[in-house]
Amino acid sequence: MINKLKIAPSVLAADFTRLGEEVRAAEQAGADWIHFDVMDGRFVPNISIGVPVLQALRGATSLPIDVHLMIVEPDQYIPIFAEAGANSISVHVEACPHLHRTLVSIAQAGCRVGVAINPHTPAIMLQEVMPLLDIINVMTVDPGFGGQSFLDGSLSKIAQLRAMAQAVGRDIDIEVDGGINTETTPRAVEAGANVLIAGTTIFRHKEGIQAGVDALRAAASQGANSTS
Ligand SMILES: O=C(CO)[C@@H](O)[C@H](O)COP(=O)(O)O
Ligand SMILES: [Fe+2]
Repeated sequence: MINKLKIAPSVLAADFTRLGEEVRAAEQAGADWIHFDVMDGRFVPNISIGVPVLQALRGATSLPIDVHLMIVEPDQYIPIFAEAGANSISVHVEACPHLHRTLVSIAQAGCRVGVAINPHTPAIMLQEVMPLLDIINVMTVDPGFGGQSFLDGSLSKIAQLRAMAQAVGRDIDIEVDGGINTETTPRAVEAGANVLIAGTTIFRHKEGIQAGVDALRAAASQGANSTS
């Protein structure tokens, strides 16, 4: 694997009454990024957290914060999330009629450029923007909720996207998002993913956050061994 394996706990599953503590515990446990899910009740049938929470979190961690915008018409909010402390921003290909323009504006706002792709959307939809991308978020559940089951059909798409990235000579971080646990991780890594986004498996692990991060890292090395 060219890209370093990264673990990105999704704060959607954290205890919001103790968000700062939870994120600091994830950082101490060796997490690489913090994943921040923004839902608008329109693109997805749920409403989550937004700019003021991101600003608060920015003060609680020095880890990169990876913002996943599950919102319609994201363009107007890109500079606002960048200013609030996002290090990377992913918009949904399904929400962006002018995807190229939107991705350029993420780079202009000083963030790493990401695009998220729903389970039903084919990989080919990203072909023309591949040279602009730093991150692809492959949704491995239908977006909108934590705690769902991994969709196995995503595995072939991860492999396709890894091959498309290599074909344009880019070391794109390929994230998997939804239903990531010790059983799905080796298969996702084997298919070509290198960023494991996990909410439930980390923040709701019965032995605590450290145990959740350790379990995912151990599971990832099984997938990495089978690719080498
Ligand atoms: O974007 C999303 C859901 O739409 C994710 O980032 C979830 O937060 C992942 O949660 P788990 O499936 O790991 O509980
Ligand atoms: Fe997400």
